[in-house]
Amino acid sequence: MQSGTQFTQGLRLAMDNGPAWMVEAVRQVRYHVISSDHLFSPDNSTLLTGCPDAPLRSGERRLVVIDENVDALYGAQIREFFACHDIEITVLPLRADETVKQFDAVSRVVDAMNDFGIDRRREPVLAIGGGVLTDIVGFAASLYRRGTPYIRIPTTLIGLVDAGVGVKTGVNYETGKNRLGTYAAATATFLDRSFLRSLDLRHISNGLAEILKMALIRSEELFELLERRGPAVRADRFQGSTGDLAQAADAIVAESIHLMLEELQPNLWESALERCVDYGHTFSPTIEMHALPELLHGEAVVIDMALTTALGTLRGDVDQAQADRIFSVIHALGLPLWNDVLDDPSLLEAALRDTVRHRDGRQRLPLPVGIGGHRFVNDVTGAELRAATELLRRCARNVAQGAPAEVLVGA
Ligand SMILES: NC(=O)c1ccc[n+]([C@@H]2O[C@H](COP(=O)([O-])OP(=O)(O)OC[C@H]3O[C@@H](n4cnc5c(N)ncnc54)[C@H](O)[C@@H]3O)[C@@H](O)[C@H]2O)c1
Ligand SMILES: O=C(CO)[C@@H](O)[C@H](O)[C@H](O)[C@H](O)COP(=O)(O)O
Ligand SMILES: [Zn+2]
Repeated sequence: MQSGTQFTQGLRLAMDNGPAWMVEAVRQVRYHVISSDHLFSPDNSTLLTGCPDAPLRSGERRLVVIDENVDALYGAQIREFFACHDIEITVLPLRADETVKQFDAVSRVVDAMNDFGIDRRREPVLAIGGGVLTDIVGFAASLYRRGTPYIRIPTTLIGLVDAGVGVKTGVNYETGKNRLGTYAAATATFLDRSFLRSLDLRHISNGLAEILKMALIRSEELFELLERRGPAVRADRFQGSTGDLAQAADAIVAESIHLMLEELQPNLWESALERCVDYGHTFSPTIEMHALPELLHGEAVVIDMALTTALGTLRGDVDQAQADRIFSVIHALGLPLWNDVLDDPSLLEAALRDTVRHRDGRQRLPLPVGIGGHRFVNDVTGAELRAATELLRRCARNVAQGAPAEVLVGA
């Protein structure tokens, strides 16, 4: 036999220089995303029986980690719900905003799991809050005993349409956005839009940014729906106050989640790094962390999308009328087109370098093609970024003055 030659007998490899084995396995994963409004009404049984993989029976107990602001608003109702169903809960209220999305917060959840003496399989931790809270709890649960089940109940729009439906967990580390994290599916996510009634409009817009992301890269229909009904649905906080608003809110949320899950399911562990759902997330991680706490996550994402729309326009992939529509929808949804961090071209170039490290040596930059399409490029230069920034600067100024963006390339 030649040196290094191998043959397999199941696990065992026969090598000329000693025994060796190769292990190969595929991990099956299944999780549920279930909508039900007013989850904590005493007569709503969705949390108890709605998920076949996570039944909750009277006499059982649960650890509940809840965003402290959500606790202040809904804690009494939540405690009453569990008491009414004879479920004993231990509650950890946690401050959860981007500035404290750090490993310390994960430690606090781990401490609570340990003190609770959580059962490895049968006592999923309940995470109730926005994307920050669910990312922290998901991370802690994925670490404890190398994986303890958890359930998400998102209370923000970003949580409902994005952070609550994928498998990524994580916290920021130093200047790195979500630099520490794991892939860990929650057994179930329960979507209750009624939580959005207490969310301020800035955070509704913040969630609309991620919905707009899905529209720009995947669906012209969703974009048109946002264009026609987005501002009214935003003002109504997705509460469906009239039949028409309810229909629009239902369609926007359901379509956005559906498109997201269509993208995630075949590539759940991100073995392929060309991900169109990374649109808006090339420059934004650096922009968001640099501007922290000035910009919310979705605001940083939308500035990235505005910049890359300008880039797409310069490349001829997005025509000027399409760019005009995109910029005016961003504005109409209460989102920014510009932030002064863009004044520093070296920041964008640093962001691109970091993205290249994150995407295994290539830019793999999703760029819009028209409205609803995309392609990946690897050849964006610093000069091109500067030209796109100048184009965006002019358009953003026009839009801020109430005028059309007037995306005149070469003007
Ligand atoms: N895991 C993922 O796939 C994924 C996807 C998208 C975003 N994210 C992460 O999500 C985070 C952003 O999430 P977010 O926008 O939900 O922010 P957030 O969790 O900070 O919540 C926003 C604010 O709203 C408050 N709040 C929450 N629910 C409320 C309610 N119903 N009424 C009133 N106030 C309420 C919170 O206390 C907080 O102050 C970012 O860190 C981002 O990285 C993760
Ligand atoms: O922001 C997030 C996840 O934090 C999502 O909106 C988004 O779809 C993607 O997961 C992002 O592209 C982020 O990916 P990554 O930089 O955390 O690897
Ligand atoms: Zn995002």
